[in-house]
Amino acid sequence: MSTSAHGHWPEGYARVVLDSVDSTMSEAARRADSITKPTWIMAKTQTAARGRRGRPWVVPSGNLNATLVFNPGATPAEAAKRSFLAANALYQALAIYVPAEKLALKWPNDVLLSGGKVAGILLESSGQGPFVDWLSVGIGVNLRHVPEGVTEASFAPTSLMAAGGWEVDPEDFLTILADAYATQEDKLRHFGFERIRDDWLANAARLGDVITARTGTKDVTGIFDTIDKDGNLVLITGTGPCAIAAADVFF
Ligand SMILES: O=C(O)CCCC[C@@H]1SC[C@@H]2NC(=O)N[C@@H]21
Repeated sequence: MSTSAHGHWPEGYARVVLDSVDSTMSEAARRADSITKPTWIMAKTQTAARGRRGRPWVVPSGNLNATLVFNPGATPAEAAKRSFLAANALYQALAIYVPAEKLALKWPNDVLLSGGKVAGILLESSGQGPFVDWLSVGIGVNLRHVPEGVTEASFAPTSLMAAGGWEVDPEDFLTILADAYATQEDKLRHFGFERIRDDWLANAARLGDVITARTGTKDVTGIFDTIDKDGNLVLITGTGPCAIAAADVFF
């Protein structure tokens, strides 16, 4: 166990810190079959980082790049719920450095700070059978720098520093995040997804407001009512409730 200014490294989790790698997601995939415990892989820089929907992820130095790889013993649908655990953990970790009122969780898996995107989460998994063989939870946090050249125009990126937070060492932040994430896994095990969902909803951006979800094929606009037991976004539209499994959300 190691300590940092805040938090301690969680028991049962391993940590690997690399200077540079193509992507911590790729490194996780390469190591997945040989790990003996859930492992956080952090890299100071990435040369080919990826975001959701095949977008590139821009990585200025001083930001956090990390992937947790483990076998969740879960179906793909259960494994996918880990994005909400990661978002809750990120919220708690960031709230140490900025007032919590400035933070909000945007479905499905972004963290907003003063309305800008401060962190993103990317899930990848592998497996042919009913259960995934491994799951990777990739997390990028703009600690020090706002990435340039980001084209996802609806939520301009921001950083902890730009929004008035403290300067944070990425390794210290990872310790806090890993500890918060381990607590989320404990909550899932003891209380089920219902409790994770409640925590996520308590900090959700624009709950009760009219929002638009852009799926691959259409835009759905409605009142953001809740997320359901599977993590789907539920919008109340003119024709009734509509559950959406995958989309980009616009306010
Ligand atoms: O599109 C998003 O919002 C998700 C971004 C996820 C970026 C992180 S950085 C660490 C890990 N390695 C990658 O290549 N991507 C994820």
